[in-house]
Amino acid sequence: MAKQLKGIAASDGVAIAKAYMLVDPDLSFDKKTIDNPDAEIKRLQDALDASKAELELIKSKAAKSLGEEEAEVFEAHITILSDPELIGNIEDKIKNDSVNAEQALKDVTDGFIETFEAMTDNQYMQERAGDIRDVTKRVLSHLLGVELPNPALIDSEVVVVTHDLTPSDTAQLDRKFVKGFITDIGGRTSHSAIMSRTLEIPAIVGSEKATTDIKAGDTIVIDGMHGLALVNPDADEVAKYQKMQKDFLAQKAEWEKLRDEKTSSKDGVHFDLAANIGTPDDIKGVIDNGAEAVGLFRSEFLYMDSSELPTEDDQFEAYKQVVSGMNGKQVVIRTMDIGGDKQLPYLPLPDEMNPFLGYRAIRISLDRTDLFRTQLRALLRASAYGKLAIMFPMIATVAEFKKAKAIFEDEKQKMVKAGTKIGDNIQVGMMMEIPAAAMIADKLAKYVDFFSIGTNDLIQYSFAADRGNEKVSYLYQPYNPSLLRLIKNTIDASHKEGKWTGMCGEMAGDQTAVPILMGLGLDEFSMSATSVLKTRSLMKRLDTKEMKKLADKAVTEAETNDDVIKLVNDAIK
Ligand SMILES: C=C(OP(=O)(O)O)C(=O)O
Ligand SMILES: [Mg+2]
Repeated sequence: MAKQLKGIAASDGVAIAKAYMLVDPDLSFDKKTIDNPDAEIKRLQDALDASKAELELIKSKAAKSLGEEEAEVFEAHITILSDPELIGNIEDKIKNDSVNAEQALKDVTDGFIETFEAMTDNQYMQERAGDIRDVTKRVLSHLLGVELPNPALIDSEVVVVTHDLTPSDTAQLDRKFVKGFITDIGGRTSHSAIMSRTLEIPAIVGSEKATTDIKAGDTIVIDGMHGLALVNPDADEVAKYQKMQKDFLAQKAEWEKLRDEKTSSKDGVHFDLAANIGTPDDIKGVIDNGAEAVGLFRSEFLYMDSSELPTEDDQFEAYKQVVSGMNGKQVVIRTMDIGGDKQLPYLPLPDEMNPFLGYRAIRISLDRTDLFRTQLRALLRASAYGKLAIMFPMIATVAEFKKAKAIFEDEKQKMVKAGTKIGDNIQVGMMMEIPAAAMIADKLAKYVDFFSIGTNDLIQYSFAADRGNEKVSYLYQPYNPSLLRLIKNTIDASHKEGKWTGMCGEMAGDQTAVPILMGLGLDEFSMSATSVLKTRSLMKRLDTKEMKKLADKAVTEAETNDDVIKLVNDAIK
């Protein structure tokens, strides 16, 4: 039997392929005194040439598979490698100090990095510091004769094995070759897991020891449904998982038949089934999967994908593409939710002890109203092209919502006055993701047009358990009655005021949660596009009156998360 690794099931599907280790190698070295500087300079030149050749190759591959823009960063690296000042300084150091090329390279590049990083008000130079750091790593790897992982050069089917994947790493994976991935850290609602679902790559996160227990070239099975990986499976195991893969694809084909159907329960009650997106390009997946709306566009990805603050026009183009791409179906765009695990290289945030509890999301927008107003103007302009709704992330108090809404109204009035065309009825709502806000949902409901419950954060804040930390992932308890009560409170409060409530946290597509949420009267379910059709299929089988009874029991009788799982299993099987 093969060695098994257990982790958190992050994205459905089965993958069987060779392991690709996306792990930084050991680049440590000793400082040495040398007696032949010419030979040392020759070593340096060879390493520089090899690095350049490698970067040229990566650049052309990246341009083909990921696009010209993604490839630009490699061009910047090639330019650095040809910089006479930098190279001259390293050569001088070898000659004057009689040190090995590794040491000279490090001393000189450290100096540049330090100088550039000190220019805190010069975004361009700060980014160059990051580029020099990357280039130094590459040259060092050639000097030391060790291989750096180059994901852009992957040209056969692989399972990527890595400690963690940032959203931008994930975006660089070429779906043609990357069949699955497994990480050491992360939780089901960490952003790498969410991205893996959007990209439809079977994935396991938080396995704790993938990078230590797996070696390059091992054959890996990823069972994304159960969070299980097999290392070097035997023939029987491979056959078993090939069958599971076939069954999964057959099931998917069955669900696909529901693509053009409206979503309704067995007793004919309609629910809006929407999808979450991170970039305008994700709209294709939304339409292919038959979603009826976009329930969450995480606009911060627009900021994260850029090397500088996107201008009003850049943003307008992106929002317009999404709004018009949905052909009159509703699109809910959330204003920038930066902070926590989402950072912008060009907008350095203060170092904080608890970034998830710190300066983030609407807190930044209400402080940096210049950024907020730019975004609101871009949104208002895009509203003319379809049915746009806007929501604010991380609202904790009535005062915050009122302040944000007032700024929105101010920008709107200015546009109306200037004669700019905007949409007729732009709804303005808020994310419900902070327990304090969920407790006063009745007060907030008077001011909002809608709530969208962000369970990823609502759960982490309710249970005081970091959503990205696998060590506390047992506290990700979406069915716990405590959480269900906050959800019920929110839905009921909105309905009392004649407003609607959606959910855009991962729980909305969770097949155990869906029956309860239907019973609680949730109006809109927004999830990874790839979960839409299976959810439509499930809803079709369920009767809302029965689900209401189930939800009542879950909220009032159950004591634990497990109690509720049992209630659901008994009710729908
Ligand atoms: C949808 C949510 O927002 P994000 O995952 O981007 O924090 C949430 O918190 O549930
Ligand atoms: Mg959130």
